[in-house]
Amino acid sequence: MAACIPPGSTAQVKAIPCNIRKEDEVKNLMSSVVSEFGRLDFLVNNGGGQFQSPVSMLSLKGWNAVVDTNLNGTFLCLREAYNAWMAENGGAVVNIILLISKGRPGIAHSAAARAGIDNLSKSLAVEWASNGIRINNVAPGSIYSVTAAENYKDIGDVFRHAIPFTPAKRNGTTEEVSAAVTFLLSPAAAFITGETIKVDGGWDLYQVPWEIPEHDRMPAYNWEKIIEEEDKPKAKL
Ligand SMILES: CCC/C=C/C(=O)SCCNC(=O)CCNC(=O)[C@H](O)C(C)(C)COP(=O)([O-])OP(=O)([O-])OC[C@H]1O[C@@H](n2cnc3c(N)ncnc32)[C@H](O)[C@@H]1OP(=O)([O-])[O-]
Ligand SMILES: NC(=O)C1=CN([C@@H]2O[C@H](COP(=O)(O)OP(=O)(O)OC[C@H]3O[C@@H](n4cnc5c(N)ncnc54)[C@H](OP(=O)(O)O)[C@@H]3O)[C@@H](O)[C@H]2O)C=CC1
Repeated sequence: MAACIPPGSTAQVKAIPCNIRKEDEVKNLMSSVVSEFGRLDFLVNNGGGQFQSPVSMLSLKGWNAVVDTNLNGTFLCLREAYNAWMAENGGAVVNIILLISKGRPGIAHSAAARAGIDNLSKSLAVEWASNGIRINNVAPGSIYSVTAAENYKDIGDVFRHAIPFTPAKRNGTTEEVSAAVTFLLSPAAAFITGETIKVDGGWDLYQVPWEIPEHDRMPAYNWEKIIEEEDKPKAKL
């Protein structure tokens, strides 16, 4: 990032290691920003992720790891940014979530955690309005990056797989997500709070990429058949 700063700019980049699952590290991150830079105007909760697994195969430990990272980590960052600076001085927050309007079979743990963030944002948009804090979400579709692809390399090319489900017929770019984040943080979004912007090339309006095997396990409601079954003589011991 430092290499992207144009010559002559006063912008600075400083990396402070922080595991957002660890309360003391999150407290340290927010207080260090305020002591180092004198303010904390914006928070982008971008850290997160998941592994693919059907729910039936998920261990509690795996479920907890994903909920802890995505939902609890976001909660800790929000609360500590509020306590360290934003309660007194206001600010703008963007949480990165997932497309969740149709559920997310295959990554249901992460979708449940992100739905929690979506709802948390709505609560805080009201709870923290009088502190001058706006809070919104960005829900990316399939966005290719080398680091994201690295996480999924063992299960095939999920980013190529997503293209037929995306009306734009391509993956999004990280810059296209950043553009939405920057807009929401900027004064141009001064009257927007508690909202989610999808950056998905139309994916959410289209199909769910989950194949349902042919089956006859959901028969139609049939009252007569139920009565017939109930009228049959019951076995006697
Ligand atoms: C179309 C594309 C859409 C893309 C969307 C994106 O988000 S792109 C973003 C791309 N970037 C990312 O998605 C970031 C990915 N990574 C992460 O964010 C974290 O690694 C994590 C939150 C998934 C897990 O947190 P952690 O690593 O600290 O976890 P831990 O070490 O504490 O393990 C706890 C338990 O979790 C389980 N388990 C863990 N991994 C797997 C697995 N691969 N497989 C199966 N299971 C797995 C396992 O049960 C394990 O217990 P065990 O069996 O070891 O006793
Ligand atoms: N790419 C996509 O298609 C989509 C991405 N998203 C979401 O966008 C966000 C960015 O993902 P993306 O850039 O694509 O993928 P990356 O895997 O490159 O980024 C994930 C980031 O989360 C950080 N992270 C994970 N766990 C923690 C933790 N406990 N504490 C601090 N940081 C953590 C990682 O840090 P480190 O590198 O140090 O491990 C990494 O920088 C994620 O929340 C992701 O789920 C949502 C929908 C689609």
